[in-house]
Amino acid sequence: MTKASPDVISRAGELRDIITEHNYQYYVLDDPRVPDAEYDRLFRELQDLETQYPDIVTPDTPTRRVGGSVETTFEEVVHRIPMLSLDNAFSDEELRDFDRRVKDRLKTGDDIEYVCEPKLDGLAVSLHYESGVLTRAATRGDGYTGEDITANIRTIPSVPLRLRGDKVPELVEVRGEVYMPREGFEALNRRLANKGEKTFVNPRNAAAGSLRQKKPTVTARRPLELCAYSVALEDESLLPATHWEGLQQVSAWGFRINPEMRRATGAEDCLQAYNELMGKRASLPYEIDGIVFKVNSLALQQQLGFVSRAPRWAIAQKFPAQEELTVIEDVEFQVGRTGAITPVARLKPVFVGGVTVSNATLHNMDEIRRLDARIGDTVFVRRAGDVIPQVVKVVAERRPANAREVELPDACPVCQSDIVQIEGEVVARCSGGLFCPAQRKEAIRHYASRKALDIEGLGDKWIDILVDRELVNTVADLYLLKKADLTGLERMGEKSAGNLIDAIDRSRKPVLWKFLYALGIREVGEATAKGLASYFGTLESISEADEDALQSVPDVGPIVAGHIRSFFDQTHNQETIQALKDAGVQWQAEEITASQKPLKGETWVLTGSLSGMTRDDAKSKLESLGAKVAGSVSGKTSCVVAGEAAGSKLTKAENLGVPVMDESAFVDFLATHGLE
Ligand SMILES: NC(=O)c1ccc[n+]([C@@H]2O[C@H](COP(=O)([O-])OP(=O)(O)OC[C@H]3O[C@@H](n4cnc5c(N)ncnc54)[C@H](O)[C@@H]3O)[C@@H](O)[C@H]2O)c1
Ligand SMILES: [Zn+2]
Repeated sequence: MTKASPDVISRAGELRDIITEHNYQYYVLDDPRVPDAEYDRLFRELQDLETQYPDIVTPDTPTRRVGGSVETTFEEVVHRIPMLSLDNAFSDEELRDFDRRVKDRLKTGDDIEYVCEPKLDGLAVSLHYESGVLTRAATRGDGYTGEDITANIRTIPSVPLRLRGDKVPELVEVRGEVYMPREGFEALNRRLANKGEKTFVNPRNAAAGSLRQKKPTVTARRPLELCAYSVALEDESLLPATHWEGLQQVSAWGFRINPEMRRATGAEDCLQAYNELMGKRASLPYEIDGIVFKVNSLALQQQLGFVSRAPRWAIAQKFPAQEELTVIEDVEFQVGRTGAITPVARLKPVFVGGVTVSNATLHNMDEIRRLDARIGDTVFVRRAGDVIPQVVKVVAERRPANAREVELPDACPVCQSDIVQIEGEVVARCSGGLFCPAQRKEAIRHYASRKALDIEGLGDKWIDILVDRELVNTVADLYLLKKADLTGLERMGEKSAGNLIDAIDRSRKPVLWKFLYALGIREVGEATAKGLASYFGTLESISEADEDALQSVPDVGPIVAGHIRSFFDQTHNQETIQALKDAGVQWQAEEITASQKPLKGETWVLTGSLSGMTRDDAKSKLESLGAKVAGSVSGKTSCVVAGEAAGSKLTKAENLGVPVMDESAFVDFLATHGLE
């Protein structure tokens, strides 16, 4: 046996200290300082040293103990049968080695039957039933002594408080994993983040933190579930012959068992089960970090026995880690199609969740402050399933002296317009909505939409083609398109090109509110646009109004006023509006100022169908003249416009002596007010 050098002895001592500290952070505080993958590497390094130099093993080495410990918050519970950990295999070869060791020990050449179970990423609990009634629940703790968490366990709906069936043995112990499904975990973290509280790094820590609460009422509000994975009976003669049958028994008593469990014979079959489960990993509603293989025969399990930390009859083969450590090398800002500015961390490339990751979203500035993430920081990156990679935690102890704070830039990285963050809003935005290339397609789509300028035929497909070919950069360019520009594009025929040009042409004379709405100013919907148009009368006065003046309009509060102001403050947006004017776009209510509204104070009613315009058109024209448009006729009605097939409203108007206009009279009336 080679003797350990002083270097080896000191490295082993250092590893023991580091691992012991990580155990404390992880098991007691539920707040790990390093991702599992890093922990596993340290653990493996120590294990390898101890295998190579058995004389350096100390009685308290963490490789020979179950990691957890017991907190004074809870009563202690001594486990009748120790709750051990599991050995790990990190490769196919290590799994084959395990299978070989099992066969050697059992002195058999026959293939062994295993039960393959997903390794749910939560925490182990032991549940005791006396005469079928749940009497005590405990955590694993250090494997020999756990914590009494009975009150908390009772709040989990999938834990049976009473076992089903009438032939339940007197004393039953069921073990299983308490875990938090993905969806519940994400919702919990969103809730905590909204309150500015610390979030959980992953579902495992969320489950552990939720279960080990002083107040069961807190646990009750956390979305926890239990899956059972083993059973022990005081009277062992009542046990079935195999672990698999034990699971069926547990299921019959009313426990949830994992539907992905299956049996496999021999190492190669196990490896196939590993690959199959791996393929399903991302689509499962909960997280698993590997697969557990257990010798199925309980007699063989007994023969194999235990070592200090884990049974010899089981092993966990790990899946690729979903969390790793890396460094934020820089933070850049991206502009979304609605102008939202998203900070993105440029990372030192790291292999995580099965791929190399070099970018991770930081969502927004609030999130950066909540994480206290700086450029140069070492961080946990998490990539679970198909979800985009995220920075979930900063390792504060590893912050270098020259770490830099992240600052929101003043100007949009794409179009240089001002970036604004309205007070009370989380998201910062580029204010060059009409101009910004990042927002181009969205701006055109909105402008042409049915409720805005209603340009028939200008759908997403066309917008993509026109923008990608740089035929249209801003909405103003639409009006410069010629039929010849379009024919020949993507099988566009003469006729449809002509139709599109005509539709664009027809949109040249919108009413003011529709035009205002079409500009796509944030939070300015139809109703707000109508309110602004009728209050101010002209686009000039709206674009010049200060935030106070804007807030005189019903439904316009400080946030909306802020968005309107920052929109019109952008020269780029003003230039685009000017370009629209130059291209011949004329918004109709421009000449009608508030004092000139001829129908102010009047209530009109529309009935029957008009042949030359839609009901909505007629309504907005009347509104632009100051009238209110009502749905029913009364003595106070000023005038009824009766189209084809007008019914009871017309009769009622006639009975009440309310003035009535037919369509042609109405069209003439509008024309006298400059409305076509
Ligand atoms: N990041 C850190 O600082 C840190 C610290 C300590 C431990 N850890 C992580 O914990 C692991 C070691 O932890 P461990 O000893 O708690 O256990 P383990 O996770 O390696 O394996 C044992 C546990 O697996 C769970 N399990 C899930 N499904 C199971 C099934 N079907 N059958 C049996 N058990 C099942 C049980 O909770 C059981 O206690 C390390 O690999 C590491 O990844 C991380
Ligand atoms: Zn921009």
